[in-house]
Order: sequence, then C-alpha cells, then structure tokens
Amino acid sequence: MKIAPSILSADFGHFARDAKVIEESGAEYIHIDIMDGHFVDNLTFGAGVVKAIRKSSKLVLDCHLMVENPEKYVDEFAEAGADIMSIHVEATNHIHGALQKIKNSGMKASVVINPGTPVDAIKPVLSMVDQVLVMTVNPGFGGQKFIPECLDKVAELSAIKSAKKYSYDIEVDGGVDDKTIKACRNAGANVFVAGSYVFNGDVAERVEKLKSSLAVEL
Ligand SMILES: O=C(CO)[C@H](O)[C@H](O)COP(=O)(O)O
Repeated sequence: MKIAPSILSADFGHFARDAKVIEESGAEYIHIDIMDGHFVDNLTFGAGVVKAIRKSSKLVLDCHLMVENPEKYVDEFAEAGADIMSIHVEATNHIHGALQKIKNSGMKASVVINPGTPVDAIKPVLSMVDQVLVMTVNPGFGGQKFIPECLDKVAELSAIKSAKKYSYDIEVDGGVDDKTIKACRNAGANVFVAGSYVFNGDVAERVEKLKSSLAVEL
C-alpha cells in the first residue's frame, strides 16, 4: 500500500520544502500533476519543476500528465528524473506506442482512465503497464468530490490482474480521504493519491491517518 500526496495542493512557492515535508511524513510517492490547459482546463507546470523536486527528494516521483499527445514529452520527463509517467488513454491516438516509449526510457509506464472511460479502452495495454490509474474525479482540479461509481472499474482491474497474473499497481486519484480510501482499498487499489486531504492539515498527521485507515480490516 502506498500513499502519494499530490503537490497540486502544496504551496507552489515552496515545492522543495513541501517535498521534504512529504518525505518526512512516511509517504511513499510524490504525485506531480502536469496540466496543459488543453486536455484539462487548468495549467500547472512541466518537466522543469520535476527536475527541481528531484534535487530535493529521493522519493518516487509519480508524474501524472494531463496533456494532449503525452508521447512528445517522454524524453524530457525521463531526463528530469521522473520515476513513473502516467498518461491518459483519452489523450493520444497512440497509447501502445506511447507506453512503449515510456518503458524504453527506463521509467515505469502507467495508463490512466477518466471516470467516463471504461476498462475495455485499456485492455489491449494491460499486459505491458506497471500501473493503472483510475481517476475518481474528472481531472483538472483538486478538492473535488469522490465518484464512487469508479470503484467498479477498480474491482474489474483487480479481477483481470488476478486472472491474467499481471503485476500492475492500481492507483486511485481524486477525492481520496480517510473515509473513501477504505472503499478504494476494498475494491483492489494499492496506491492512493491525496491532495487536499493531506495539505488541508498537518501533512504527517494526515498521511498517518490514511495509513491507519488502510490498516483497518476489510
Ligand atoms: O489529478 C488530480 C486532479 O486532476 C489531483 O491529483 C487530484 O484531484 C488530487 O486532489 P484531491 O485529493 O484534492 O482530489
């Protein structure tokens, strides 16, 4: 089980400080949301910020690209020090080739589906990915309400993983807090992105609270 605080909810003027705070909280990943203002109606930052965070943290940098044609940015993110590159199936006509390019770069390859996209859309690439990210809000902004219907897809992905003996992690992102995290875990997720829940309080206390929610029996 891994917790991935999202720096979308951190202080944009103090990424290096907040990356340290995340590291000291016991979280396993730093989740970095890249938005281009086209695929989603929000603009954040690019590989330069990933490079800067890389200098101040040894944690796994879990980069979620909400950008059109993400295959164009693979080399840039690999050079910046990203560990995982997540790309949306809805954002490219070349999902297989794009994931192949990510794998060849040495990063872990992760495919993302929006709340309105079925698991069928990514079945042809499930054998090659290291992670599947199931969005539990529509992408673009932090602080939105968790969409429980997305959990059926988490359960479906978990069943496919067992049946086919695949090894991908199942990550959920959006509206994750100390209550919704249990339903995500029960459905089969094992990586949990949390932005506003973690940063709207003491980061270490909130990460601990998420971990103790996960420790409760099914
Ligand atoms: O990908 C994202 C938005 O597109 C964010 O990672 C996600 O929304 C996390 O924020 P919160 O935990 O506040 O919902």
